[in-house]
Amino acid sequence: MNGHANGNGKLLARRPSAPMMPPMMVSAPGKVIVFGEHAVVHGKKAIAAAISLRSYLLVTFLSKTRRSVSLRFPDVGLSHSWNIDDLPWAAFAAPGKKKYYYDLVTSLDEELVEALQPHIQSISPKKPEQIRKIHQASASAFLYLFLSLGSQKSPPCIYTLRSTIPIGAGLGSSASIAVCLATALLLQIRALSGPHEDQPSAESELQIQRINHWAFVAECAIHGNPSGVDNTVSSGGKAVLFQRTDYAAPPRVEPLRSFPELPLLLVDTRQSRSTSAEVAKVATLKKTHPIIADNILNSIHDVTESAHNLITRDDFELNAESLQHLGELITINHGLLVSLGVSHPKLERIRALIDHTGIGWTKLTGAGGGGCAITIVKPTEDDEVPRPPVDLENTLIDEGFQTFHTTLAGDGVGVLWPAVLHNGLEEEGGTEIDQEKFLNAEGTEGVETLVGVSVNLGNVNAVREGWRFWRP
Ligand SMILES: Nc1ncnc2c1ncn2[C@@H]1O[C@H](COP(=O)(O)OP(=O)(O)O)[C@@H](O)[C@H]1O
Ligand SMILES: C[C@@](O)(CCOP(=O)(O)O)CC(=O)O
Repeated sequence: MNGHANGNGKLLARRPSAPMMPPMMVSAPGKVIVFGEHAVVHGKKAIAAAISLRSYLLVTFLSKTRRSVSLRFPDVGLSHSWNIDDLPWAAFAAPGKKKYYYDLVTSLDEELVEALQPHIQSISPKKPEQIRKIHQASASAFLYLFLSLGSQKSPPCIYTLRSTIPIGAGLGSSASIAVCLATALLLQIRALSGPHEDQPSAESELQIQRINHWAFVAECAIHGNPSGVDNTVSSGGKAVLFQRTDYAAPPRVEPLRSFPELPLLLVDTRQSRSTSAEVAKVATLKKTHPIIADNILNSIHDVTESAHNLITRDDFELNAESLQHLGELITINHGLLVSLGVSHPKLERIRALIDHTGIGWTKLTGAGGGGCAITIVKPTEDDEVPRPPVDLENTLIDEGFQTFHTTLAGDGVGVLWPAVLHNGLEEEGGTEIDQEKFLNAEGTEGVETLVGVSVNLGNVNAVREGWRFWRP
């Protein structure tokens, strides 16, 4: 019965409860290093750019009577709930500890990390150590932000995350989830304006900076000592030039808004590698052949500078000539990385297969020793979005590699609020993306089809109706 009796036995209508907020979705991209990996460790310049592989975070709101906050991260098999009232709010609100959304937090507070431990250590107790570590890293990033930005009155919610970015392949998967979490939590406390289409550039820039700062905090919870490049690219999109002359300090980062959006073939060797082992190889080479190693690192720096000079020229436009220039730099950069000893037979196999078809220019990206290769694909006359030949793709897959068709230098963080999309097949007014639909989308393609930020209109990609971005 919808009501309750008063003392006279008469039914009183139940006051309607406040309507629940509709679900919201945010999305942030992964990244690749286009030029300058390894050289950047030795104080040289590098360029990193966003890719169109992305993470998608759905926030669904629960009735206020449910005092829980939950993470559903099926990509890594994490599902965990906390009782909001059990979390260490007092520690995060203590004098000198309380942070506001506008505070510039640049590192984790060890006492607060400690206060979170009982709520982190209880996660996935029966899972193998390696998996538990992954779960705890993701959960730490979330809880640190949730307690820093929220309050005990934070609404009960479920945060469901799916990503199309391979994890641990040097493509910035952790930064993209950090950016999604920071954006969702900042939006929930109304600490961001927009995004909307006619938002002034400076205002958009400010929102991105705010997101980026908090995403860096979340990255610290996952990684300990991140460079800050991945979260900067993931929040702002496009590309950045970065340089670390003092390794103890964060790098100098310059946004490259004119970086062209290029079709990119990304091939994952599926060969695991250790960034620190590859970095150590270069350090050894520098000891044994100092002059030669320095010349190689300086040449990589020159490659990055050449790309930077080209892209930032007032009259820069993407045409056959400028693409050829960038492509040649990709080829040269790869050769220099081979000379440094950080390639791998699998990366060389991929490069040989792709070079043989002549479809574009290929280099390893990130630390090397495995991980991924990127190919800038040459446009063909009749095809505006070039695709590699089917034969090549089949060979790569048959040899155990994984291929991704992506775009370089696209948008950064995006918002879909309310989480309603027009997919062409649904009820009038669009489809509300609920948790069930999101969780049931099959594989990364299913996620892209259901909620992806872009749609393919014949030969060009366009932003799907509903998604909005801050574009400085
Ligand atoms: N799809 C995802 N779902 C949940 N957590 C994720 C996801 N992607 C990344 N992470 C978190 O980020 C960590 C991966 O970071 P890292 O090894 O640096 O890889 P990457 O180079 O891809 O950022 C994982 O251990 C996990 O905690
Ligand atoms: C090799 C290096 O230049 C890039 C490593 O990239 P990744 O770990 O593959 O994302 C190391 C670094 O910049 O810290």
